[in-house]
Amino acid sequence: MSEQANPFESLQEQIDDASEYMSVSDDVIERLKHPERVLETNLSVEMDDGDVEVFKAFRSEFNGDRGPYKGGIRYHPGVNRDEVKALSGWMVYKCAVVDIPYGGGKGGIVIEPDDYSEGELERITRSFAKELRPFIGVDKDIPAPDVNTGQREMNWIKDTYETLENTTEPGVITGKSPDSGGSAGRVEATGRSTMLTAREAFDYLDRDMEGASVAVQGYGNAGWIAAKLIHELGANVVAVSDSSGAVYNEDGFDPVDVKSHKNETGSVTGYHGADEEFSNDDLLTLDVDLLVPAALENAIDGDLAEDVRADVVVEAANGPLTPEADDVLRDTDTYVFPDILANAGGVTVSYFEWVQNRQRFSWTEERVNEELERIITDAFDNLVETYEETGAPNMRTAAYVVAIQRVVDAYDESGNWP
Ligand SMILES: NC(=O)C1=CN([C@@H]2O[C@H](COP(=O)(O)OP(=O)(O)OC[C@H]3O[C@@H](n4cnc5c(N)ncnc54)[C@H](OP(=O)(O)O)[C@@H]3O)[C@@H](O)[C@H]2O)C=CC1
Ligand SMILES: O=C(O)CCC(=O)C(=O)O
Repeated sequence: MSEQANPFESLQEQIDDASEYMSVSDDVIERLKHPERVLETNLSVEMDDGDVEVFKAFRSEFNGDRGPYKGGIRYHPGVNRDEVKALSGWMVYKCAVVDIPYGGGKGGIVIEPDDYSEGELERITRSFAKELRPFIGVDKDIPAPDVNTGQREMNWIKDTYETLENTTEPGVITGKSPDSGGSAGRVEATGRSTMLTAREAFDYLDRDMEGASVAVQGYGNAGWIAAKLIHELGANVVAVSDSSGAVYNEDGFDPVDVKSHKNETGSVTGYHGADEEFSNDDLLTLDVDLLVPAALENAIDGDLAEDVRADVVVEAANGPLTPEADDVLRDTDTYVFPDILANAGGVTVSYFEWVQNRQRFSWTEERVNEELERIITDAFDNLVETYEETGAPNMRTAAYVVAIQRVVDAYDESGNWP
């Protein structure tokens, strides 16, 4: 196993790769490779037993040329400064590739949330919201869910912000529950754009989705919904996994039934419909038509990529492939459809939520899904056109060419260059 890639260096390499297919000067590219600012804070929070525990937390605001900083908040023991910087940078280029009026941000707390009670998590979240208050705002920086956070945490942050500011401003955060101003379709949105990207990719490559074999790594918000919606297209979801391991059935699973099992037991392992159980690395190297990594960064490095046998990879997670893995897969003719398009449904429906909050008017789920489909399919068409016109080596580089150009144009038009 090679040393873990640093996700921030991966982001910078992805930007450099794209710059070779653009006429943008080196100093401009350099500016686009670094966050504008990073908040690092220590949260001192009283635990249920009366002791005080200290948690490190971050918020990176990477680039605001196209609009307010936007991006999720992650709770995970692996959160660190460089990871948050990378995730915030990926948000900039994601929002640009789907052409929604945001920059990029990301935050996180270094914590294993399973080790804490709901009351402790609420106090930790509200403490983070207090630290974030001077930075966030409906036109400044708008957080959202990411790994191990969801509607509950977003509702707490909204409430803390509104209390401190003595206002009602639900658009300060997205991914809330519907009763707190959340949008229909936000919970499903990341999995939905993953499905739409897979559908368009199969169409572009002249492959049949009906009966295609699919493996999905990670069975949280992004992974399980992607599995469900891809199954609804007629594909065969033969393997799924979570942090406990992977389950496999050659004839395919009903993703909803696997989810019920996970809700009951905490894991996909032990599922009654599985023929075999194996490791996550075994899942990632299955001979399938479509592989959907939907867990964390660096799932496939250069070494593991040598064993990947999927024909098409659609990234629901952020940064699941290292740049070395990209190089290997390009040489083996595996098509990789990148995170900054495939998982952009989450932030796109967050944008719809923010628009609805500002209008004080709710859209139907049907309208949300129609608008999302239009944005993702337009972005997909634009991506493959750029891939073909520029001769970029893969879809990721083509996506960065589209996105970087949009950020550069916004900055140029604001008259900021000397
Ligand atoms: N939520 C959103 O709206 C968006 C999420 N994303 C990205 O999608 C990815 C997943 O996020 P999300 O679904 O929200 O997070 P969740 O917390 O809902 O789910 C994460 C899933 O990944 C699994 N997992 C964690 N570590 C591993 C591992 N080493 N091997 C296999 N599975 C693992 C978890 O397992 P277990 O269940 O056992 O804990 C869980 O099933 C992240 O990269 C995130 O940044 C991107 C865009 C938007
Ligand atoms: O919904 C959002 O604003 C951001 C979601 C997110 O964190 C991501 O796309 O990685």
